[in-house]
Amino acid sequence: MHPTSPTTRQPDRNAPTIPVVVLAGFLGSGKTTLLNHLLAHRGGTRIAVVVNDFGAIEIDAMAVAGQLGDSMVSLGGGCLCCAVDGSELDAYLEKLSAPAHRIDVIVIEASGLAEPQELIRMLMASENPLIRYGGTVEVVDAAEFDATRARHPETDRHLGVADLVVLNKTDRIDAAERARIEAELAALCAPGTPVVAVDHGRIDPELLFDRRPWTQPQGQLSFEDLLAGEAADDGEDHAGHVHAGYESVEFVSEQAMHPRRFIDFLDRRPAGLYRIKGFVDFGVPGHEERYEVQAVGRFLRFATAPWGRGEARLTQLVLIGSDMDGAGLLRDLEACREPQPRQVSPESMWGVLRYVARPVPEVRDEDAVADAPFMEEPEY
Ligand SMILES: Nc1nc2c(ncn2[C@@H]2O[C@H](COP(=O)(O)OP(=O)(O)OP(=O)(O)O)[C@@H](O)[C@H]2O)c(=O)[nH]1
Repeated sequence: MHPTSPTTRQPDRNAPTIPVVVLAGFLGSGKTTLLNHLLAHRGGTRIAVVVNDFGAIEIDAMAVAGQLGDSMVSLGGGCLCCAVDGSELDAYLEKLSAPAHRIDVIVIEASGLAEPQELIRMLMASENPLIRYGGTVEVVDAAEFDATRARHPETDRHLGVADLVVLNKTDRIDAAERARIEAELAALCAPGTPVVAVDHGRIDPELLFDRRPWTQPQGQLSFEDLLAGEAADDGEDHAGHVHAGYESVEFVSEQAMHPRRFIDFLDRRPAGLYRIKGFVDFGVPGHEERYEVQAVGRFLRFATAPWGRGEARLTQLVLIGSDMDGAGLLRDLEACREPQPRQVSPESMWGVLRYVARPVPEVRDEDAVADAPFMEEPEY
């Protein structure tokens, strides 16, 4: 099972793919609350949501219903990962990813009882060329942390596959308890997994996807537009808690980046660096394309595309995090620059190609690429 077997997919290499983010977490941890927060602060981003209702209770569906218009697909009648097989999920994703919907990101809220690994496998096995797996976010109830782990030991395994952990309900614990839980999470999660502590799911949407600016729609406003407008007017987008505590730095270089040094930089990125996005120019013979980089927590993915006509071949990155040494990160990135990329051996690209979402025709040994893992440890 591999998502990018060269024989099964020949997507349009210029078409952007839609990231599919898995939102996991135990029952009542705050997934729906976080989802509603994302929807209310999405700016002009078009989010599709697959809500995975458990049992007969349509609480999640009702909680988000009005905000999604007809782009919501509610998978009633059971656990997504257990009761819905891969082909059924694919059918939903195909519907949501149809270009006519102009969806920017798809979020799947996994049932609190679901195994996120199963869902991740399904997404990575999907042959839909319009989507790509965009990482897994695990929501943790800070107040119920010990009790949940005691009753449901599988929680530890879920933490192990998360790319980003949201420690929610921090309003219900004190600072000492928070420090203790953060230390335990550091031991349970894969090394380098960022933990974002919040209450009521108020994370910065930019941690999960690129937010489009809100633009005034033409003509009659839909219910969805009105809600988005209200969210934009409430001031939270620009001040207050949404961005509080986060900082971002930008890196621009006219010089190409050395692939090995750049991958070393990414491998060593600190846990406080939650999100990296942008374009990279390696300029290595056979690999002159534009490499889009997306990192959400420890999830990392590159996608290649030709440079636009007249587009400057620059490396442009935005790094978002908290408690990070922005100046130090910029210095480290500067050290990745390579003045003579034409002299760099194409083999230096292997570390990058491990994370390329689509087959790269220039690579001679395609099998080696197809067998390479597309996520950092652990593999699924
Ligand atoms: N005090 C407090 N309550 C919260 C917070 N986040 C969510 N809640 C409440 O916790 C309850 C559960 O939140 P949900 O968002 O429905 O949780 P969920 O993970 O979607 O739950 P399931 O769908 O059952 O898996 C709701 O009553 C929320 O209002 C928080 O940060 N602090």
